Amino acid sequence: MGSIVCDIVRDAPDLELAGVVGKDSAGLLSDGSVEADVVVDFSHKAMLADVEAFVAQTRAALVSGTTGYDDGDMARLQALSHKAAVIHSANYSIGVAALRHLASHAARLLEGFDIEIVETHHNKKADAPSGTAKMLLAAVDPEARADVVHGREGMTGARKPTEIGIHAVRGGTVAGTHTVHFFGQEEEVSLTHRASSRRIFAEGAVEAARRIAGRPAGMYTFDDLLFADKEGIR
Ligand SMILES: NC(=O)C1=CN([C@@H]2O[C@H](COP(=O)(O)OP(=O)(O)OC[C@H]3O[C@@H](n4cnc5c(N)ncnc54)[C@H](OP(=O)(O)O)[C@@H]3O)[C@@H](O)[C@H]2O)C=CC1
Ligand SMILES: O=C(O)C1=N[C@H](C(=O)O)C[C@H](O)C1
Repeated sequence: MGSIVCDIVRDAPDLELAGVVGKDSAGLLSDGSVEADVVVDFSHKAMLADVEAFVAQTRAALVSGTTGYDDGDMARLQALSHKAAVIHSANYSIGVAALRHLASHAARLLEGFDIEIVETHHNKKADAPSGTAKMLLAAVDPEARADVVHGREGMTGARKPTEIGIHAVRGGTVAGTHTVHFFGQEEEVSLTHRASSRRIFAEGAVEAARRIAGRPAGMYTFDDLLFADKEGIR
């Protein structure tokens, strides 16, 4: 993802690539050799401390796309947002931004339907389930009432109506497919987003960088930046 973001920034006349940091060059973040208005982070939770320190020190805005964060990591981003403008989204495609709203709406309309979320990704993906699957879970179960089930090995007895299943499939070069199934009595509604390339995520993150640059400290959402002109969405 980092390389694709760099390619997009290099080709954009309105943007300048201030520096590139990987696992072996994280020190660049603390030695003052990078000056930036915005940091775009697609890395690993192991990099969070370095990113956090850089943003806290420089007050650069942060566009974070890294997944696999736990509640403690998210709380650290929240705290960081008191010092700088921060956005974290598990998915920077406009299609998934829309899917989140559609799934939330469907869950409210299809009360009593069994919900299962299936995500499919390439064989190099390091975390499971995907951050997007977790985001879709929050959209269909905002009060976190469901019993979340990851796979059903060893299960005895029928599926409980209170369950939501989340299933991760890995293979090949799949850029990212997410389906939210709603199963009713003799009918099914399923909502699918299929990414044909990873570039869509990078394009979305760069657009988020453009829109968050120069904003006051605070926690922003992709909806805030993307759908600000769409009434009733946020
Ligand atoms: N929000 C979104 O829209 C999207 C989010 N993602 C998320 O972005 C993150 C990166 O994905 P992707 O680019 O495919 O991953 P890669 O494995 O290709 O790249 C990971 C990057 O993180 C760096 N890194 C730093 N510390 C570690 C560590 N301890 N272990 C592994 N890597 C480390 C690597 O550095 P080095 O180069 O030095 O090895 C590398 O630059 C993932 O969390 C993924 O889920 C992915 C796509 C879209
Ligand atoms: O690792 C990936 O590739 C992706 N990760 C994100 C996630 O975990 O949801 C977004 C996208 O699906 C691609």
